[in-house]
Amino acid sequence: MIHLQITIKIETMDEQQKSQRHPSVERRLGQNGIVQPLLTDLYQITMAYAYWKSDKAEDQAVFDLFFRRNPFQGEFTIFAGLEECVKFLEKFSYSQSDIEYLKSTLPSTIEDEFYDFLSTLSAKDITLYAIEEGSVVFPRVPLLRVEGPLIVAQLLETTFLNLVNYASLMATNAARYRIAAGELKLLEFGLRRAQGPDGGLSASKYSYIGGFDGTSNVLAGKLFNIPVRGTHGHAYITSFTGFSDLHTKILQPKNGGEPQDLLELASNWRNELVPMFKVVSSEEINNGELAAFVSFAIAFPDQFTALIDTYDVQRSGLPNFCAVALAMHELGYQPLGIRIDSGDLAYLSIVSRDCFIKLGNKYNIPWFKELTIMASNDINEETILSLNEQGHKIDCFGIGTHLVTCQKQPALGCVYKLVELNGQARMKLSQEVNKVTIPGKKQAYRLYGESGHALIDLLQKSDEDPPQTCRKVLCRHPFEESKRAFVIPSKVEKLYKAYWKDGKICETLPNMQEIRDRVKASMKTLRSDIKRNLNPTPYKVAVSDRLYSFLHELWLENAPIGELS
Ligand SMILES: Nc1ncnc2c1ncn2[C@@H]1O[C@H](COP(=O)(O)OP(=O)(O)OP(=O)(O)O)[C@@H](O)[C@H]1O
Ligand SMILES: O=P(O)(O)OC[C@H]1O[C@H](OP(=O)(O)OP(=O)(O)O)[C@H](O)[C@@H]1O
Ligand SMILES: O=C(O)c1cccnc1
Ligand SMILES: [Mg+2]
Repeated sequence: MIHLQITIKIETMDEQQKSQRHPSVERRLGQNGIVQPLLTDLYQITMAYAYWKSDKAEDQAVFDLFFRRNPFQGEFTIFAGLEECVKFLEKFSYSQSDIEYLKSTLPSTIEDEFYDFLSTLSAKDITLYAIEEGSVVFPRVPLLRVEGPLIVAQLLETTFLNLVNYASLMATNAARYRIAAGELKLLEFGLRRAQGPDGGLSASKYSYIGGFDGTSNVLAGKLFNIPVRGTHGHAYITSFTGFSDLHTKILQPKNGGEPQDLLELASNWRNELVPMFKVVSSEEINNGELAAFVSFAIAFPDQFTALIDTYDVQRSGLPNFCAVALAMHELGYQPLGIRIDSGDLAYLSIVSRDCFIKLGNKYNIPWFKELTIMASNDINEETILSLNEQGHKIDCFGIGTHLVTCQKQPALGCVYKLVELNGQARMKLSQEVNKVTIPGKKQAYRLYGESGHALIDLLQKSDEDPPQTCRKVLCRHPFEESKRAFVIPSKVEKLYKAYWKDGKICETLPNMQEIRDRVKASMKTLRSDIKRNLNPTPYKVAVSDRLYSFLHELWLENAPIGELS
């Protein structure tokens, strides 16, 4: 049922994308159809009623959306999902059928006037401040600050958290794989293992933002304009058992001329190559696999990539691929490379590269030496780091399960807390110091050092003067009195911009490519010890002296004094 709904909504969205008439077409690109006001927890709506009943409809609230700990035992996070939050505000309203559903579901004691109130509700009185999407962010610094009527701001909580948590987790995961892989190509292959259809689409979108180069997910390619890439599966290879399964063997040379029997050419090459491989005779090599390669090469003469691990990489896949690749070369074509999906990926990539170099030299075919070697098979961040340590010749990783399910940490813990109501700061206390919220409306600044690296994020009360370049600023740990430092910033970046105000988007929303570039640029501002995989250095987040005093005074005011007896 849900799947059907998603399909219909996405198609509707696609029609909007194509339309040239609507001025907001560009902004709507990629809008997820299931994001709507009822995509929330019931308690938001019951709270809304209770707020309304107790005359709090006009109260002015400030909520902060933030997380307390970086994911994946890391010390950084990439903020993503903002565009979806802004688009959600743009279309926030309860439809007649939403209201009817709520009437049939909520207790019958709820007054009808509340439903009238809900049906007129919109986000026009909300102001949304946010850090730029794609920025590197840190614990306790709010990613979003939501200001406006308490009821509406409250009703946004679950949806905003849903939109930010997975998007940011996924983008962060992808950025970590990017660090591990350096300049090598990264393809996302996770749709089959993703958390349902919407999880799959989000995974493709945010892994691209985080630094992947492409996806196998065709719908994501269409909706988000992500490059789609792919090879073939083992089923294609095993669907051929021998030469007799091959009905088309003929391929016309690239530059014209008589069509040639590709199977015959490849078989001749295979006979010639046998002494170079770990095989006794060409009879030992799998003929079904050769037939499959020949047929795939005929189907895609300019994009031929072969999956070579179905039977045995060294005794079958590699010799068969080289035979077809050399036959293709004879006809003027240039295959792309191979994919290895099992076994020791470091070793097999080295064996394959050695073989390509040998053949490239022997037959004087320079591109042969640079054929792409793609590796897949349950790869995660640690596998890549380990492969790097061992040495390998892989050019491209195809990564599915571990990437899209964020197996190392399946959720980011963003929370949404009320920090001010009607101009008065609010504070949620906790036994755990780490969970105490920093009260009041705040501004956030990033202070940079001379080298261009980010030094510290500083939270201030919103009415404080901003820190200035080349002026000493006292930065305090929010909870540990003795931890303080003077910082003389070379550059000060104000982190919040207003994205939504007076019922309108008031900041140009960057496209996916721009967000992706932002991730890259933002990651560059982080010192490498903060980004390393093992025991990274924590990045500092501080409060101003005034905010420190304010926070601790309010804490003392609110914390009950216990009595020992
Ligand atoms: N050189 C390597 N260093 C570290 N990890 C590796 C290396 N080569 C492969 N791996 C990883 O080791 C795991 C091997 O998986 P597994 O034990 O299922 O073997 P397999 O090669 O898939 O076997 P099968 O042929 O039965 O499919 C994969 O997660 C893969 O990414
Ligand atoms: O391993 P992942 O990181 O999830 O990457 C994608 C995997 O999906 C495909 O095969 P699938 O796992 O469906 O079958 P196989 O392992 O039996 O080939 C592909 O061959 C990869 O192995
Ligand atoms: O194109 C591929 O090689 C691919 C796509 C999805 C999953 N595994 C592999
Ligand atoms: Mg697999």
